[in-house]
Amino acid sequence: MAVHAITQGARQAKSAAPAEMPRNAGMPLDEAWLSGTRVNLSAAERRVATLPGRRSVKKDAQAGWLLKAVTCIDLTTLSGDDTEGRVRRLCAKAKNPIRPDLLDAMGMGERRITTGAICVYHRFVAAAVDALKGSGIPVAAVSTGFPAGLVPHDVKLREIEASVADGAAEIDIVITREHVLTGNWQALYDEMRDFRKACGHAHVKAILATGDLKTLRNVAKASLVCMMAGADFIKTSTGKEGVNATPLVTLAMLREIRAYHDRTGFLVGYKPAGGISAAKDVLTYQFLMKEELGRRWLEPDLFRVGASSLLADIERQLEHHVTGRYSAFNRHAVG
Ligand SMILES: O=C[C@H](O)COP(=O)(O)O
Repeated sequence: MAVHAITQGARQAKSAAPAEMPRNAGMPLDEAWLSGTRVNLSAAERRVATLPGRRSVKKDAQAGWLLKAVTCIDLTTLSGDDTEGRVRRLCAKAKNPIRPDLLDAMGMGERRITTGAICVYHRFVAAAVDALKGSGIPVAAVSTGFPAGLVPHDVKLREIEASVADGAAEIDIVITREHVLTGNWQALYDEMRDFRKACGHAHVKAILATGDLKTLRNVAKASLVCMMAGADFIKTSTGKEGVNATPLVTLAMLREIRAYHDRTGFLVGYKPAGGISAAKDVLTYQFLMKEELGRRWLEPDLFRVGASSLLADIERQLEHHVTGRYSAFNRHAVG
């Protein structure tokens, strides 16, 4: 097995990554920029439709991309029946996401591969922080009345503060969809500004719930407003909308990240989430990141995938790569 290709794949963007990246400081709401924001739907659809035919990676290179993807997963559990025990098991998986024998066979046994983060409700933040002590894996908390975001504004701010106090290093907020649907960009900007301030040193991911926003133009504008208000990441979905992450919505959001970077110099991260459970799907998102934004955006500080079951399929694909056989999903249940 060409270990070199795998390690190269897994590290591919590392060399380009600067040691320290300034956080997006935001900027005043720019209404003129917003009103000029458009999405050419048919061009976007064509661009996304041609991707699978044009882009594919095989064998060692694919294994490298998939290992890289593992380091970008926000390993998530967001169910009403979550328990501390389930969260602790998930944390154990985050620390050792791929079976050691598979990593050894790929020449990656010496590398410390972990997921990008764990993502849980506030109630489990303290337990997750405790379970991940010493691992360097951050805990992300969904917040602000996730998933609908319809609790009072001051309650949202208190929720953020409580999760940060419990040790969350990342906060995934949900925006008020009504602000987008009524074109009240000032209200969206103000709420996002408050969220960012309440997060303090914790990084904030703005969940747009794109499946609720009706048009790609709304998605593009909401992306821009959240970045202007200081979002560190923009994220597609809670996983609870009828339609969650898609390549089309991704393209619209990545184009706004690019425009924002061109104009301000700030690098904002991207997190597709919801319904991403197949290894081939995460490759599509990685290809889009690389083609639209460049290799720097393949690193976990700028790319995360919110997923509760993706890891199981990646581990299965890697097992097939190593052994030539597929195992049953129930052998990878936690992922
Ligand atoms: O933010 C992450 C999502 O809630 C995960 O969604 P999923 O369970 O469909 O993978």
